[in-house]
Amino acid sequence: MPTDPSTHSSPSLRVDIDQRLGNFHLQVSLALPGQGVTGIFGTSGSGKTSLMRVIAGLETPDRGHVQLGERTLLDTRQRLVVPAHKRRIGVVFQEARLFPHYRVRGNLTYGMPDHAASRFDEIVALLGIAHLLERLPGTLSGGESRRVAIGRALLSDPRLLLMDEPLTGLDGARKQELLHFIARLARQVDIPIIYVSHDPDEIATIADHLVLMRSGRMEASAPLSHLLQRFDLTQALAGFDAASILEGHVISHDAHYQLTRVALGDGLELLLPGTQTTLGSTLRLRIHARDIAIALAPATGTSYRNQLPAHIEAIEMPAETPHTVELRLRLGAHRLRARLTRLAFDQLGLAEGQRITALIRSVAFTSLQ
Ligand SMILES: Nc1ncnc2c1ncn2[C@@H]1O[C@H](COP(=O)(O)OP(=O)(O)OP(=O)(O)O)[C@@H](O)[C@H]1O
Repeated sequence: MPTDPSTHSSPSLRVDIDQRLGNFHLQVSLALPGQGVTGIFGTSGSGKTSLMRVIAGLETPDRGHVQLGERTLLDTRQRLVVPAHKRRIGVVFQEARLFPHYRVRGNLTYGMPDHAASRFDEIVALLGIAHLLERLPGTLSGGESRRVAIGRALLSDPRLLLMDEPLTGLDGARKQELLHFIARLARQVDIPIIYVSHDPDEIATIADHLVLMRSGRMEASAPLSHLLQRFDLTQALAGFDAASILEGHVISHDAHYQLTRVALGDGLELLLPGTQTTLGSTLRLRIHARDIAIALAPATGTSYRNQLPAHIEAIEMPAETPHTVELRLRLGAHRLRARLTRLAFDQLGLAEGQRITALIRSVAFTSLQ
């Protein structure tokens, strides 16, 4: 489970800025974790890129303060503006923006400080671009160019990596490959990543923490799994389709039935479609509210392979869908959303605080990482 920013030992990013861009007013105050991936999500025009540009130092706001760890990057009151190239922030935008006349090797080493040279081979291997080193950017595919751009950003020895829609324009398979790569990278390199996207699937796969932007303001900022449980954000996060994110450890694989068993902690276990994940590793799972059923007691003679003891933490009757009821269930340290018909809710006589059994079909889980 992602932790709160204030509990991190590594540096966190603090931003408090005010900027007018024509009729648009960007006014954001937030503190982000110093590790893992923070997703920035919001509709088109909500200010995601403008915020990235201020953090990167490509734009100076009318008023504000930006601090990365102990280092102040911007303080308009003190007239302090650290230029972009001195911020130690790696930037990967939609277009790879490689230097066309430098080979891949030259692009990677451009701006690389001497002390980062020892990481060259490691990062090239991590990105799988060793065979591309002598090629010119014009000969690379979109995915290859993007990997080189990520490599260049990493080799600049950044303290923070900003990625603004880095997968735009890539086809489905390449997109998935690079997305999983970035998720692994975040764990391996221990550099916080801020990842801008308007794609809920990308955010669900990669983000630990989520910042929700709306009309130039921050609407919410919290661990992704927490925000997805908030009934008041159902509309803003509609693209996530009332899903919950769970993380657990793989404890066994059943080769015969092709199923994987995952421990959630507190003695809770799940059975889901088989994955290739190594035993002991963390698996991130998504489950939709509509795929969870409720029983008053453990049920026999059903095809549900997952029956978990839970209690009802909160109940919401959405005005826009009067035939449904949304429940937030508590299972040990985890929370799950469940959606029932109003009829089933009334007939079972459900109430807040009630102990129930959550029934979840194994096939309903999606493994995200
Ligand atoms: N230099 C500028 N002058 C005037 N308006 C601007 C300027 N830069 C950005 N804007 C406006 O600010 C708003 C936010 O733009 P921004 O690019 O930050 O949004 P976004 O959330 O990244 O959108 P998208 O998802 O479409 O990329 C938009 O309405 C945009 O037109």
